[in-house]
Amino acid sequence: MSADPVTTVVLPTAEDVSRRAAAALLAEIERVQDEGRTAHVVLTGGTIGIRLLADARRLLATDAASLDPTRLELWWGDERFVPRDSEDRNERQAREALLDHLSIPEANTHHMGSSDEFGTAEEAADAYAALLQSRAPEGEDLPRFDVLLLGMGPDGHTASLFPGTGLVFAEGVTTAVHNSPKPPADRVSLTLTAINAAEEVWIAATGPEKAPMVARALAGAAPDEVPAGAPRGRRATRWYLDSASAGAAAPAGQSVSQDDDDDA
Ligand SMILES: O=C1O[C@H](COP(=O)(O)O)[C@@H](O)[C@H](O)[C@H]1O
Repeated sequence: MSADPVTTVVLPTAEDVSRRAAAALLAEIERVQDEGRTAHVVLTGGTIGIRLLADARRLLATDAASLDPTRLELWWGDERFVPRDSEDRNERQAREALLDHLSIPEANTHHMGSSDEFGTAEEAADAYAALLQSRAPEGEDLPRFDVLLLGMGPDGHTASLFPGTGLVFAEGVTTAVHNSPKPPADRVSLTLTAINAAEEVWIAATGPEKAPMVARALAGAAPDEVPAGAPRGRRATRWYLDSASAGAAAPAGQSVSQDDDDDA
């Protein structure tokens, strides 16, 4: 079955993007839980990825949103292979922004391995693949990810799949990453195969420095040149952009929203 077309949501500012994506994420978790299922969400690091978690925390403190933390499982799309308590850890940043403020059972929070837990990024990547499989339906490699969040670097990388490295073609569901052009050098990432198994993939990118790669991603650049252009969710792929990162993008034929309606 082919995925729906890519949807592009363009909002005035990065603050709007963060708030809109946070509200949409909480709404999707609630929808899944209302169906009687446990929601599986894949988190991302990066500026907007962490900011939207802080906005989700603020929304949950109001009556505007609610969720059942016991029926939520959290995963990561990529992680820095450094000590677990390092400020560089996507996990640590996510915990500080949101997770430490929810009563999510520790067994439902699936962090990628750190350098004090594993000798090499390869071992951490293999262990994460095994963990994913242990939570997957019988005979499958991955849980059903309801929403998988991604960011994009100014160089066009997403998760820790960097351009010009061939990592976007990595096999399996996880990969070790070395010599990352953006520090820290050693990382663990989901592969494109794992990313594209998600029901919905949402990519948030804001700021003028991202505009050139957003334009190339949306124009269908080669995956190894602009990895962020490659992900496709099974049901939906949605870009959240501010006007600065959208630049002249939002090409004809794509669904573009510039108003403030919640199209989640
Ligand atoms: O290193 C990383 O960078 C990307 C993008 O980060 P940003 O700060 O430019 O938004 C992020 O998506 C990824 O998770 C992270 O490990």
